[in-house]
Order: sequence, then C-alpha cells, then structure tokens
Amino acid sequence: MSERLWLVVPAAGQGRRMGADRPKQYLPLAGRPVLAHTLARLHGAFPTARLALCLDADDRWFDPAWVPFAHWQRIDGGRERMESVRNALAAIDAAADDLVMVHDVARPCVTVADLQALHLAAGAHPDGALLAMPVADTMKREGGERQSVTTEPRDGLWHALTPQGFRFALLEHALSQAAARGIAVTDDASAVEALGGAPKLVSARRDNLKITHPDDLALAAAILALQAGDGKEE
Ligand SMILES: Nc1ccn([C@@H]2O[C@H](COP(=O)(O)OP(=O)(O)OP(=O)(O)O)[C@@H](O)[C@H]2O)c(=O)n1
Ligand SMILES: C[C@](O)(CO)[C@H](O)COP(=O)(O)O
Repeated sequence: MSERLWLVVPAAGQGRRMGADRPKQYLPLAGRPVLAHTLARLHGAFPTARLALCLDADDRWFDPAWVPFAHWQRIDGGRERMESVRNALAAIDAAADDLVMVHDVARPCVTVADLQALHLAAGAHPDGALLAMPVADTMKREGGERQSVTTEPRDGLWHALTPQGFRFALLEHALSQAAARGIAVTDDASAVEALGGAPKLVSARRDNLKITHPDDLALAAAILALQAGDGKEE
C-alpha cells in the first residue's frame, strides 16, 4: 500500500489569551469560524488525506458541517497541545512510514503552496520538517523588573510555525519519549530534536499567523482578504 497522509489538527484549546466568549477556533472570521477556514485550506491542499481533529471532550461549538474531508475522525484533546497530538496518534490506524502533518487550527491563513512545500520536505527528510520564518526583529528576554535583556544574536533564529511533518513512527516515539522524560514541548519538532533529530526548517510565508491575542483576528481577516486578491485563497 502506498504511504498515506494523515493531518492532525490540534483544536482542543480554550483560547485563554484571546479572552473571548468561546474558544478562538469558533470565532467568526470573514463570515465563517476560524476552524472552517483552516480545514478548508488543508482540504484544498490534500483532499484525499485522513483528518484527525482534536477537540475538547466538552466542546459544544463544533459543527461537523465544517469538515470537508471524506475520511476524518474526532479525537478527544488533552490538557496540553502535546497530549492532544499524542491522543490523535494513539487513535489513528497509521503505518510506521505514513506521513503525519500537525497543523494548529489557529493558523487559518496557511496557503496551499506552503502546505504542499512542507509535505514534500517532510517526506524527503528522515527527521521531518516544519514551516518556519526567520526572525526579523531583535529578540529580548524579560529581566527581573521587565528589563530588556538581549540573550543572543538574531542571526539563525526562526519562528517555528505549523504544519510540522514527520513519519508516524518517529513522531509517535518522539512525543512518547518527551512525555516519559517530563519534557513539555510546545511544538512537535522539539520532541524530535530532543531525540537528537534535526527536522528541516522550510522558509514559509510570513502571513501564516497563529490567532492568539484579540488583535490577531482583524489581522487574519486582512490577510485572508489580501490572499484572496492574490488568488491564494483556499
Ligand atoms: N490542550 C490543547 C491546547 C491547545 N491545543 C491547540 O493547539 C494549538 C496551539 O495552541 P494555542 O494557540 O496556545 O491555543 P490555545 O491553547 O487555545 O490558546 P491559549 O494558550 O491562549 O489558551 C491551537 O490550535 C489549540 O487549539 C490543543 O489542541 N489542545
Ligand atoms: C506549535 C506552535 O504553533 C509553533 O509555533 C506553537 O508552539 C504553539 O504554541 P501555543 O502556546 O500552543 O500556541
């Protein structure tokens, strides 16, 4: 059987930093919930992929009508993003060499071209790959009284984005080892790196915004409008 592509979408977060009346993945964005846009982008790139959608077990906002995939399953999310992804890996019937791409539901602006570029890179590199963008600002770490401390030169620093893609066996093992060693990773590549792996950074569009804070929603709407004008929409 030729390798299959699995899309794991962590969508079980509460959106605390957004401070809205519902989880941010259900906030309206250009007439549809954020979640619907993200799934449409993924489907536009990989219409025959299998979707594992991680939702809070008590999610009362979700509507299956927003899922365009023929093959999909709902997964109960965990307390942290890492646990949600692990729950998905435990539930899917994937072969060791199947490719798994993990993409935050909170990133609806990812383009089909970037998704396909990541798919190619993740399949070509044994340690997988992740969309990323080089840091363009001088980075600071907060000191005691919110003093500015510049910890390291920005050359070589990248923002990790999603999707991040890996062979199923590698990702499953990496996250299991991270959990066993009490390493709380905030992205999936960190778990592979913790094993000594070297996922490839794939330079991506800078508009792959993760909707996190209140002003991100208007920004995302503007990005979608610009992408539609450039013919980059789903
Ligand atoms: N237990 C969790 C926590 C987060 N996520 C998902 O992981 C992605 C990135 O997380 P983040 O942007 O932090 O979302 P939230 O956890 O919802 O935001 P906050 O930290 O502000 O509560 C999101 O798509 C979120 O839905 C998840 O599936 N399960
Ligand atoms: C996975 C991620 O989007 C890569 O930048 C990020 O780590 C998610 O962090 P969050 O705190 O769960 O939003």
